[in-house]
Amino acid sequence: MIQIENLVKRYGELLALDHLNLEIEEGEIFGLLGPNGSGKTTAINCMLALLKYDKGTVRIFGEEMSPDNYKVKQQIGIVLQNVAVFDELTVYENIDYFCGLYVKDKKERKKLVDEAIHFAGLEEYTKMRPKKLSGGLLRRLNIACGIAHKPRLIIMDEPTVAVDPQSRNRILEGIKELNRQGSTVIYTSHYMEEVEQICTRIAVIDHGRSVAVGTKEELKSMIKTGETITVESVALSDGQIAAVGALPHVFDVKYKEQVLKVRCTRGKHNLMRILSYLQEEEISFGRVFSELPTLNDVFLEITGKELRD
Ligand SMILES: Nc1ncnc2c1ncn2[C@@H]1O[C@H](COP(=O)(O)OP(=O)(O)OP(=O)(O)O)[C@@H](O)[C@H]1O
Repeated sequence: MIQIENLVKRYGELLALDHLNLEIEEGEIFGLLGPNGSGKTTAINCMLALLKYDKGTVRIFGEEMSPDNYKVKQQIGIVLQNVAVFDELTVYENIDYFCGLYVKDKKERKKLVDEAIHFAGLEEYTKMRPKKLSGGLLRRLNIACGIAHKPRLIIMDEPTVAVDPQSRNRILEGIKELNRQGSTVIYTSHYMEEVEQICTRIAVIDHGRSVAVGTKEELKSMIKTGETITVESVALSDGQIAAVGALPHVFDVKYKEQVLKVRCTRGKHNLMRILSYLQEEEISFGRVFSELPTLNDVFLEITGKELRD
């Protein structure tokens, strides 16, 4: 449905997209996961021909994308980071206006606007003007305006930034529902939990490149980390830290402020082995837990840095 090949975008000296390649199928909720500044917004803007790029091609619905390809643009719903609504219109009028750009039939439009209001949970606010809405409600209005016409493709750029947890959940569940109703979704985020929760496939983005693509299971199976074991409130000497590092399956040990973090490859009894060592050495410790790999581990292993700042 969407093919992006060798996309290059420079802002002066800065290489924001570095031969980005992506292929997105109809029916997916496709996540672009990367830290702030990795190029997600630039990729979206280039994809939509809102921004000129230096090299590469973008094809959407089999057609080359260009600023005046209205046939393709009509089938896309866009929710960008900056809220773009009219202050002088009410919530209802805003959604009706944006929906009206695509749907001329009044009866059909009313149905779609009502559905979008319900989708965004804005029933109680339809007569209000945007200035009176809280940040979370304003973002929900922004989303309702972008999706009311039930587009074939929905592109959302970090729609949950600075949104309260209740609004965030509502937005995420809503996206899954839109996808069930037939829309393909491209979703950018630097929150790995969100991407894990809703995306069918994920591209991990770093420095304007796609460094890994797959389902969350596929991405996690690409890496060495099988589990990360954390031991809290533990006092260790350098020699003891080195001894933990030498245990079977252990490939990375971090020790900071009395917290020990041990990354192990897949294998049985990793936790038991570490605890036995601590007991043998008569070292006391607090809480202990083991975590399965996260998308942060994927990012860390591929790029050498954390997904979060
Ligand atoms: N208009 C611009 N002029 C110059 N540099 C820019 C411009 N827009 C973005 N950049 C730079 O390009 C890089 C990619 O930015 P981009 O906004 O695409 O990343 P992002 O992953 O969407 O991050 P964020 O989540 O912070 O928006 C960053 O280093 C950013 O500072």
